[in-house]
Amino acid sequence: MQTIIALAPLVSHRLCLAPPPFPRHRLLCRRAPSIRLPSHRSSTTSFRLLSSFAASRDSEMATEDGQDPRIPKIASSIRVIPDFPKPGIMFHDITTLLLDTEAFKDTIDLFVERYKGKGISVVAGVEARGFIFGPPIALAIGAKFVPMRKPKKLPGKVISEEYSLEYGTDKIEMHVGAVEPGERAIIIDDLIATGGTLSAAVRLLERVGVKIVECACVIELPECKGREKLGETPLFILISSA
Ligand SMILES: O=P(O)(O)OC[C@H]1O[C@H](OP(=O)(O)OP(=O)(O)O)[C@H](O)[C@@H]1O
Ligand SMILES: Nc1ncnc2[nH]cnc12
Repeated sequence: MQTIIALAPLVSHRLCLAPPPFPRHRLLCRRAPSIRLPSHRSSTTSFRLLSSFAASRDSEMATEDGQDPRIPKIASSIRVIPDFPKPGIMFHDITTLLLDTEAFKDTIDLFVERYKGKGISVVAGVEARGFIFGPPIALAIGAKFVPMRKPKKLPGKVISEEYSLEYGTDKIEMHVGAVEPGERAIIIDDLIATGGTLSAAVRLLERVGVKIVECACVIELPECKGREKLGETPLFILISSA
């Protein structure tokens, strides 16, 4: 069961978005996230963010009250930009987290603490933002990093997996031989929305006999119901943005 711990909102107002005036090519979750942004980071408005730790199915908590003190700081370092890349989309921008050395380190540490010593030999990162969080986690837990790329980027022989977008399809690819059957993997990305990307990554690795221990993201947009698309594969997130 997912555990969500609401932080005291700094502001109460929420944005209500009108339905999109045009079809979307890519389902980016349209919602009113709520995080109050430090004024130097926000060009627009205030939001509220719900934070949770260990929102995986086993609801493991970092501290007795379930709230790791690092989480609120990480949450407040993430910027939410309305209407990017299209009107109505609340874009969760992790580049501001990367500028905050403490928040970035804490983010990596939280994942490392969870996965170190768990017999994981593969950290698979999904292009592009999984390439930011995956490698430092892989190095710290002594696993290899396997990039899961957008089509036609990898030079060697690839195995690919297609996934549906609201309109059309997309694909991710991995080099043949990057992993061996029987290896244990985690899959890292910055954010899960509809779950299309992560579920394709799961299928790709499972096709070559890899055991997916868990998918891990910094942010979940629960209203997009990506968790449902992952089925039985566990999902661990640091922040649930609602
Ligand atoms: O759960 P989903 O609905 O599949 O959405 C989540 C994916 O969307 C974003 O990447 P995007 O596809 O925008 O690519 P980018 O990181 O290359 O910009 C994000 O980094 C995830 O990979
Ligand atoms: N709202 C969002 N913000 C950032 N990345 C996304 N990927 C899908 N939806 C997203």
